[in-house]
Amino acid sequence: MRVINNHEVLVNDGEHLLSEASARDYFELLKPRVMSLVVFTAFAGLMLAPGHINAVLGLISILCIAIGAGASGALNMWYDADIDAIMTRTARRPIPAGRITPKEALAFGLILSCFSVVILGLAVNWLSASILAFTIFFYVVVYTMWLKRSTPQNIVIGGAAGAFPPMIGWACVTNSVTIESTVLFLIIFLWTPAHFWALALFKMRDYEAVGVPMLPNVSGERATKHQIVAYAVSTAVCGVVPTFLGFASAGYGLAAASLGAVFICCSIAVWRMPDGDPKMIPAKKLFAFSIFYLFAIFSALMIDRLASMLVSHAGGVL
Ligand code: HEM
Ligand SMILES: CC(C)=CCC/C(C)=C/CC/C(C)=C/COP(=O)(O)OP(=O)(O)O
Repeated sequence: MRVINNHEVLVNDGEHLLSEASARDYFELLKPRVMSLVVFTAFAGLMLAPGHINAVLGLISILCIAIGAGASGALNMWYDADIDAIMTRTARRPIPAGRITPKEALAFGLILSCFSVVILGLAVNWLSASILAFTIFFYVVVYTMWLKRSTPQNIVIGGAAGAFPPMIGWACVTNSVTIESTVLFLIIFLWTPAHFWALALFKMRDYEAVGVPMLPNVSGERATKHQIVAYAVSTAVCGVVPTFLGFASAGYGLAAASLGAVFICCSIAVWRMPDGDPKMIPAKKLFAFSIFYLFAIFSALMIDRLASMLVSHAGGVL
């Protein structure tokens, strides 16, 4: 037996490695920080859906979506282990750092994927389970294994994977896909390019090193900045649509318009940033604000729904 990297033990035949990864290492495979906001949007979809879901089933729904999201993250890290080892931002992840073997990550991701889809289907409904399965497939196969390494529009198309969670949450309650849950999908779908391309601008050297065709690397900073502004404007417009469709109040519309205005201002600051700027502060600010924006929009939708329920309840009592 040999111990290498203080984590892996070569069994006597030397054929395969048994890593001694910790629970924390496996938890890190699930991309918990990213997926926390993903799951939050799924929770919002579940809360905003008309109708009622048993609290226990609601909890099971969110747990299954969280497990499915984490599983997709583990499978993404399994496939991207080669480029993650080279990019400074990802080199310390469990697989490139040698704490978990690729095979273990693959098995972990597949088992959790199957578990989350089957339990959601048995406990809640097969429509939401099917959308969950499709989302995992879309992120892992369509985005990670195909688009990410082949086209600068990778994250625009791949962004659909990140936009499905609120639609899954909505389907858990209503067993349907509606115009309203599609609007929630569209808000995230349109939001993704500004969110990621802000990061891609200041991580260009990383993506250059691994040959991943992100838009800044393929079409340059100026073209990317144009598209960031365009998608930020689209997101801001889409953010107020719930008010016009009648499933959010004018108060929400005002909040969404204000958030959208800041989002657009942040994107214009990136557009005004000189190409080749060494620090790229506006891009880092846009990336950070993009996360706050999405959290704030879905929080405002839930607060608005709660307020309208309280008002109608109070009206009923008086
Ligand atoms: C294809 C779509 C997306 C791409 C390409 C993308 C890309 C990224 C990347 C590269 C990071 C940095 C992660 C790290 O360094 O570990 C990141 C961070 C983050 N993303 Fe996205 N993202 C996408 C969609 C989403 C979605 C849909 C959400 C939530 C609904 C989201 C929420 C976050 C959050 C919260 C962080 C910060 C994580 C941290 O602080 O470490 N992303 N994103
Ligand atoms: C329910 C369910 C399955 C949800 C999935 C939601 C989803 C697809 C979120 C996208 C998360 C993300 C950071 C993508 C970037 O991958 P990347 O490979 O470009 O990022 P990396 O370089 O940091 O690994």
